[in-house]
Amino acid sequence: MGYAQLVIGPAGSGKSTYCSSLYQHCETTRRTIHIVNLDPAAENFDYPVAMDIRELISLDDVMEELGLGPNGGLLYCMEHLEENLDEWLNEELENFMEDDYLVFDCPGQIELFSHVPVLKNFVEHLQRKNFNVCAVYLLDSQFITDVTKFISGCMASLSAMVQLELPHVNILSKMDLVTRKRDIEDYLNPEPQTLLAELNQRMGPQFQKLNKALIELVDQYSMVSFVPLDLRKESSIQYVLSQIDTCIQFGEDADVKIKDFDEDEDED
Ligand SMILES: Nc1nc2c(ncn2[C@@H]2O[C@H](COP(=O)(O)OP(=O)(O)OP(=O)(O)O)[C@@H](O)[C@H]2O)c(=O)[nH]1
Ligand SMILES: [Mg+2]
Repeated sequence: MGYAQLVIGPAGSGKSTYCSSLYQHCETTRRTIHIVNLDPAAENFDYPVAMDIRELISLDDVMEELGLGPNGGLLYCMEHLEENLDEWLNEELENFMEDDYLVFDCPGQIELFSHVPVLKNFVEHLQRKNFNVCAVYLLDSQFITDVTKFISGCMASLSAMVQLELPHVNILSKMDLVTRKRDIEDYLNPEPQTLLAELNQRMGPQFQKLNKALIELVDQYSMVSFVPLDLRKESSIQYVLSQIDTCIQFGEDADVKIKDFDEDEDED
């Protein structure tokens, strides 16, 4: 059984930085993880790249040869990846051990997890290869300073959630930039009723029904829960990682072994 994080979220939300901090954290704690670059447009990396989509296809070539712009070019690259799952991905995965832990640094184009089935098929492929996969959705804390932005962030995350059908951890990134912690705390674990009241206050009276439906939706999908991430603090990275590990049942086998051992001892 392998383990995988699919790191997704809007452009610039901090995915690659998160991957590199996670890598450093795991080095310090003597844990092995492998970071995979799935962004054909990425150029510089702060982490050792264990596997790289750019070895399969280059965005520059695609844009030049097919006359596509950067976003169309990216979608083309990802569709090319989809077509080469059996060949390229299988071959690359052979470089890893059965219980390795992979972290996929994805591109930020929101189309990838709302419009096209590329990532869904990618995930299903990993699952067929016996990987436990978790979606890690990063949202920039700078963008949820009021209730309307918060709801729109939730909707984007929700669209990824229903598309990918994976265990899902929402992360509020760049907490070091938050100067007024109280503004954010209101949104880490907010009361649906409080959100609704705020939303009604912000929007005209004709939206009250819609607001109610939106908040109910967000509440029913248990979306209203974000884990704050402050990359300056090892404890914060550790906490986020432990939440994700729980989702993909990483380390549970080890726990079971310890338990079995204890029980044996009791019997003796
Ligand atoms: N202060 C601060 N800046 C951050 C943090 N994480 C990322 N950034 C900055 O935000 C910008 C975008 O970060 P990236 O990690 O490249 O974001 P990304 O989600 O990988 O972006 P794309 O791959 O283009 O979608 C960079 O300038 C980072 O230095 C953080 O935790 N704190
Ligand atoms: Mg990136």
